[in-house]
Amino acid sequence: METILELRHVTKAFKDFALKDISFSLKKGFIMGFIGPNGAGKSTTIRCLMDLVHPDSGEVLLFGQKFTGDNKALKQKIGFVYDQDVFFQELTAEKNKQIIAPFYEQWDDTIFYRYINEFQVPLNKKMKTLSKGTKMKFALAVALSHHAELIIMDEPTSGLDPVFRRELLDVLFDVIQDENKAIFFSTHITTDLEKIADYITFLLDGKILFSKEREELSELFRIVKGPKSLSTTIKQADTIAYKETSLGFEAFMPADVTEKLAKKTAFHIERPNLEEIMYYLVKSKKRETAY
Ligand SMILES: Nc1ncnc2c1ncn2[C@@H]1O[C@H](COP(=O)(O)OP(=O)(O)OP(=O)(O)O)[C@@H](O)[C@H]1O
Repeated sequence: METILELRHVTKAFKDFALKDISFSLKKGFIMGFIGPNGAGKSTTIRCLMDLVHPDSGEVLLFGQKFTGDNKALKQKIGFVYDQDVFFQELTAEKNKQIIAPFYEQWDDTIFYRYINEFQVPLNKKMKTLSKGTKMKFALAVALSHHAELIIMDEPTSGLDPVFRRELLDVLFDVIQDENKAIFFSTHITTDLEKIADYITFLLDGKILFSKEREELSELFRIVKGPKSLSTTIKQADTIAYKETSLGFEAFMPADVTEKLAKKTAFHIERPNLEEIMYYLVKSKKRETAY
């Protein structure tokens, strides 16, 4: 399968923050979720992807091409949902659409109005009067209405109620049935990713800790629980994060280390979900370690 999006050793330094050696890629036909705590650098990475922020070094390739001075043709193929208001607030949603549509050679009104009806966006109202969630729905309808091959979204599900979030995931799932497309989006809602993401990329302090298949991730880590009497054994092992609770301890560990320990002692072992993986890696003393 063809690579549709790739970052190679991208760095970008601001006064108090830097993206450090960011490399990952996404192939056609797949959905990648981009996660990390507040301030990890997700929006900055997405801005590098869209040529809104220029990396200090490294390369961004979309559809195998680097950005040039004129990126119009490249951007035709991308449906982009921003994390902030980009529409004309004093104009109605319909008027906004009339202004945006001509920029896209493959704009498709039939698809647009289908999504607008499905998402129940009132087109006759001024943008500034729409709720945050409704604005997001409008932005999604726009991004999905010009036959984009790559959909890039910065926290598209923030501000959406759980019912619509689920509907959106269904829409994304339908979109990805076309194997020529790919979807990349950042989110804090890890359960959404557990439903639809093929790959998860995790950013912490401007560094990639992992970019892996979701299935593969569930094989990497374990949570080990036990009474205080067993804590010495665990502390001596290669834990990623460790905490004591009122009942005993909880340790977050590489799965292979856990397997060896379990042969000697009967610990309670669990597979962490994505939220737990994120929590323990952020809490870890080894925050720099990539997996
Ligand atoms: N233009 C800029 N100049 C200086 N610093 C910036 C600039 N843009 C972003 N930053 C800083 O980069 C850091 C990462 O911000 P970014 O918005 O990329 O994080 P994020 O992972 O998207 O966070 P969140 O989940 O809260 O949206 C922050 O500390 C932010 O203040």
